[in-house]
Amino acid sequence: MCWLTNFSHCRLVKKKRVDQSETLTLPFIRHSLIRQEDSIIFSLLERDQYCYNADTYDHYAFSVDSFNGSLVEFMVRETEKLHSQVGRYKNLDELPFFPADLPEPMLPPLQYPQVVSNVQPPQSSNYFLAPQEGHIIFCAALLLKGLVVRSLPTKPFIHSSSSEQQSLNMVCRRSMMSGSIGCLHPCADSININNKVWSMYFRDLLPRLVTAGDDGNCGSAAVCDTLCLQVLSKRIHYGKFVAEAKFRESPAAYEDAIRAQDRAQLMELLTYETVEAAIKKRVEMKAKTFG
Ligand SMILES: O=C(O)C(=O)C[C@]1(C(=O)O)C=C[C@@H](O)C=C1
Repeated sequence: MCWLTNFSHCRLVKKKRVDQSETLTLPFIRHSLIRQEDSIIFSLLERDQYCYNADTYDHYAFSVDSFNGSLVEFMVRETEKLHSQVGRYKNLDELPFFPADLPEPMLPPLQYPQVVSNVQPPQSSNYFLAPQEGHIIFCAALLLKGLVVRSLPTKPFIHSSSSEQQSLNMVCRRSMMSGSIGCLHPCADSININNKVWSMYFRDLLPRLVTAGDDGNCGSAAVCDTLCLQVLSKRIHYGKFVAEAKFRESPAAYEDAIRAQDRAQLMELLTYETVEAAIKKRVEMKAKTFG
C-alpha cells in the first residue's frame, strides 16, 4: 500500500481526484443515515464489552512526549493526526475533535459535489441556513438504551453582503463539482459541535451504556470510545446536509422563517415527527437484535 511507504513516490499524490459517489443527494443522505445508524449501534455494543474503566478518563494519568492528559484524549488526538494525513478532515462530512495542529493531507484534494435536490434554488436568493450567528444545525435523534441524543438548532441567519457571497462562491468553487446546484454555506461548512458531542458522550451516554467498574481494558476502552465518538460526530453533523437539501427542495417555505429569525418555525419545518418515531423504533429493534 503506497501510503505506508513514501508519499512523494505515490501515484495517488499526483492524480486529480473527484468524488463521483453522488453521496450528497437527499436519497443518498438518507441511505447514509441508515448505514451510520448501524455503525453507531455496533460501536456502542463493542464499547459495552468492557467496563467503564475510569483510568481511561483520568486527566492526569497519561503522559507521553509533550502530551499530558487522559488516555482517551491521547487516542483520539493521535488517530486524528494519522487520519488527517490521508485527508479525512477535508471530507465535508468528517470533523475532528481536536482541529488545532492537524497535519495537512499528503494526498491531493478530493473535489466534492454539492448538496443536490431536484429543485433549483431561487436565482435572487441570498439566504442560507448558517450556524451560531448563522446556519441551522438540526441533528440526529438516536435512541439506544432509552437515550435520546439531540442537538438543538442555533440561530437562523440571512446573509446578503457581496463579500460573503464572494466567499461563498469561493467555497463552492473550491469544494464543489461543476454542474451541480447549491452547496453548503461556508458557515455551515465550518460548524463543528464536537465539543458538545464529546461531553454528551462521556457525561451522559457512556456511564449509562457500560457496566461500572474496572476490568483492566483501558486501552481497548479508549479505542472503542474513539470509534464511537467518530460515528456519533458524523451522524450528528449530517444534519447540515439534510437541512440544506430540504431547504433547497422548497426554499420558499423556509424564507419567511429565516427572515423572521424564527427558530421554532424552522425547527417545525425541518422536523418530521413520524420519520423520527420510525427511526427510534428501527434503532431500538436493531440494538436489541445485535445486542
Ligand atoms: O430523512 C429525512 O427526511 C430527515 O429529515 C432526516 C432526519 C434525521 O436526521 O434522521 C432529520 C429530521 C427529521 O425530523 C427526521 C429525520
